[in-house]
Amino acid sequence: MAQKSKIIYTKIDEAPALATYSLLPIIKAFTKTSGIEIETKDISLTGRIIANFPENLTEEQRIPDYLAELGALSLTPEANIIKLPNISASIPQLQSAIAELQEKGYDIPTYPEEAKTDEDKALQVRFAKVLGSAVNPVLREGNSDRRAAGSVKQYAKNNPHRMGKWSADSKSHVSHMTEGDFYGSEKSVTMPKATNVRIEYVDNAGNTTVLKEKQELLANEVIDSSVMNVKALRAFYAKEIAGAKKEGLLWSLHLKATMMKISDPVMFKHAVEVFYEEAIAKHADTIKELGVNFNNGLGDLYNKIQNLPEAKRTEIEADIMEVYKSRPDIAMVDSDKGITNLHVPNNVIIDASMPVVVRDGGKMWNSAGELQDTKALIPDRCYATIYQVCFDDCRKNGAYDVATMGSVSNVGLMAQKAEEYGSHDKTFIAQGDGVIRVVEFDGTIVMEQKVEKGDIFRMCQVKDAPIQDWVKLAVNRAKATNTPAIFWLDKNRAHDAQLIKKVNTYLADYDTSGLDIRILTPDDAIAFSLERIRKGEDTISVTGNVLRDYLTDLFPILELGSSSKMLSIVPLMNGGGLFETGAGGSAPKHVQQFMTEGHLRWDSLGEYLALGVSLEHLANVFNNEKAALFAETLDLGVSKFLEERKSPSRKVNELDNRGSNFYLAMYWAQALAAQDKNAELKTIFTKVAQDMEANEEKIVTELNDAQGTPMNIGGYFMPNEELANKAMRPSATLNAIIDAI
Ligand SMILES: NC(=O)C1=CN([C@@H]2O[C@H](COP(=O)(O)OP(=O)(O)OC[C@H]3O[C@@H](n4cnc5c(N)ncnc54)[C@H](OP(=O)(O)O)[C@@H]3O)[C@@H](O)[C@H]2O)C=CC1
Ligand SMILES: O=C(O)CCC(=O)C(=O)O
Ligand SMILES: [Mg+2]
Repeated sequence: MAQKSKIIYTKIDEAPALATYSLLPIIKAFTKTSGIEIETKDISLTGRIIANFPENLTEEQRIPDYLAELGALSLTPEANIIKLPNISASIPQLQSAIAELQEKGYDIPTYPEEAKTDEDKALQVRFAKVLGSAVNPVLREGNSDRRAAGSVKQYAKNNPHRMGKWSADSKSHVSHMTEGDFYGSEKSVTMPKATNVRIEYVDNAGNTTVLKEKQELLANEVIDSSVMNVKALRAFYAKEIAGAKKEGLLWSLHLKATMMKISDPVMFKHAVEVFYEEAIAKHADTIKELGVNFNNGLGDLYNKIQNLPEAKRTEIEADIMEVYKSRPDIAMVDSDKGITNLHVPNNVIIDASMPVVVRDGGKMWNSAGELQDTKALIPDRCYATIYQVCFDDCRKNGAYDVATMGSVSNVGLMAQKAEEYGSHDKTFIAQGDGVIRVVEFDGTIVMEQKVEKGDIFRMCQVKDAPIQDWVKLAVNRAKATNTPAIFWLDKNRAHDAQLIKKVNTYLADYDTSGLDIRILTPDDAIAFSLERIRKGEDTISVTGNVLRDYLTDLFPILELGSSSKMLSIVPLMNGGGLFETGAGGSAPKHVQQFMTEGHLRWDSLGEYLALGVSLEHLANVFNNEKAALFAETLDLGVSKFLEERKSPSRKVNELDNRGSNFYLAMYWAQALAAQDKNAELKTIFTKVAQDMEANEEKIVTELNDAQGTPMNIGGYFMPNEELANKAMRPSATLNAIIDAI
């Protein structure tokens, strides 16, 4: 029974981890009054690294494999997990985290970039478990329901965030390949019965190498394979570099190297190699000797030349700078520091980067620190074109009006590592020319793809039960909201053609009379949704896993200013609940600001909302009245928080995350004090509310006075608990009230 009133709150990284030091003590203090236990599980990047190397560590240093534990929990009806965003680490981030742990006395081996020995290979396999998006696919044992809560949408309408102007003659556009990409090569089949397959490479002489020995497949599972031809990819990059130069546009590249941890770093590498071709060719021998890996971006070259004799290093640096003269302007991540789009693969991540281009009037930052029209490269055609439709709409009709625009929510096919986001262990770089094929255990060839050396092959899967659950969720959302639900599926794409058949079959199981449910191509679906948005009308997007990710940043960033304010629910297929806090990430820029000037602009609204639905879930599933009361009063607290505009400011010495959390606590306490359903809670929280009200000014002063100076929290990836607690709980007055509950 104890298990049933437990909520797991994940310990993660960067800005949300900092915010947790301030918010979690409040949540724990409030809920403990009703026997709801909040337990923390460390699934941060460092926590996961540590969990994978127990034999190297002392008893005190060890951390259990909480991710595996939570993965198992998510398969049970008792699961109630609040999941904050975590780092999906690129190799440079993994290396930095390891270095920090080593400095702190953790005997974690260094990541072997090149696997020269069997030992290196084994280490790479162990690190692969923490690389890239290693958390989300494990916990997401359900499909995704992301939307803006009514009160949050209304708040955004009443307090519109800044939107850049779109000019009718903006030259910004999206560029994609026209052949040789995943889209063009995709093949897809639905397996009639359970079986298992292997993936093998056959060279032109007929020699076979097994790439993956065994992949179990369930009956009715959809599998597909596709190839990115790297010759065509490089030709595309070269053409678009010339095109951007000619048109005076900022060249930018938008990939998802974090989540798509095998394929996209390779696509990133080719971009770096083509963009900096002359400098790289000139120093090819040195680059080889140093073992530079452009999968990690141009930054890897900068890192590895640090130990060269100064003359050589400056020569290489000068040759890189020389490249810019013949190149178009390149989008910058930090123009002051000279960090470009191509420095590291985890800075520009398509889901969050493209919406910001739309929000900023079709522009990105150039090296002079100014906004400039951009040529946005999204090589593969599967999802690139929707952004072009959006650009065209803005060019024609101007920027969206936050005060009046409708909303696009999402029902996403995500469960059980659906589609591309589960393809990492089935993605391979072709070792030569030939074919890569998927072969059944009895030798039947299921699919075959022609490859050239270096091409990226990938196989994806989506199981039937998640598809059925996804269709059900779409129908339920359409019914609950009486809003059109659009399946974004392209009958000309092999995979989507299989899904369309299934969607039509499963839709027939429901009474959909009176509902507007359609299947449209992604381009038509976005055009339809944007037209409605401009009329203030809402639409449900029902999409696969990648579009789930892209659209749940795109629309919230346009509608609410940030996807962190989304309600992000994962109804787990076995009955539990996974409650994600917003749809955004861990905001590394916020940590930089906190470290330099002691102001944390992270908005914890996503956490408040996730806690609300988590409590509601606890209440509904286990008939827990106190949890229901907490959910109800938290909702009132959040509404007041929004009305009173207590979100964090972006500027130092104004209310930041800590002050916002205080106000949320006060409004929540007031709502608990005002209710009459539970006398005991009324008494407890009347006092809390009174103490907070009486000390409001003092608390806010104590919190704001803590700002304005650099912060030392003893680490980036693994802050020192004591220092971080002190930094995030600087009001002795507030702490005394919370700790006394
Ligand atoms: N669910 C998950 O676990 C996810 C994890 N990630 C991970 O997060 C990291 C960063 O990813 P990135 O693509 O930069 O996206 P982020 O969402 O972290 O950041 C983009 C920008 O969004 C704004 N933002 C995000 N969250 C908040 C918030 N709570 N309050 C206020 N503003 C917010 C910030 O804008 P501004 O700077 O203008 O204030 C921020 O710089 C990566 O390591 C990525 O792998 C990414 C997505 C989801
Ligand atoms: O897991 C990741 O790397 C990112 C996930 C993400 O962006 C999302 O779910 O919106
Ligand atoms: Mg995302």
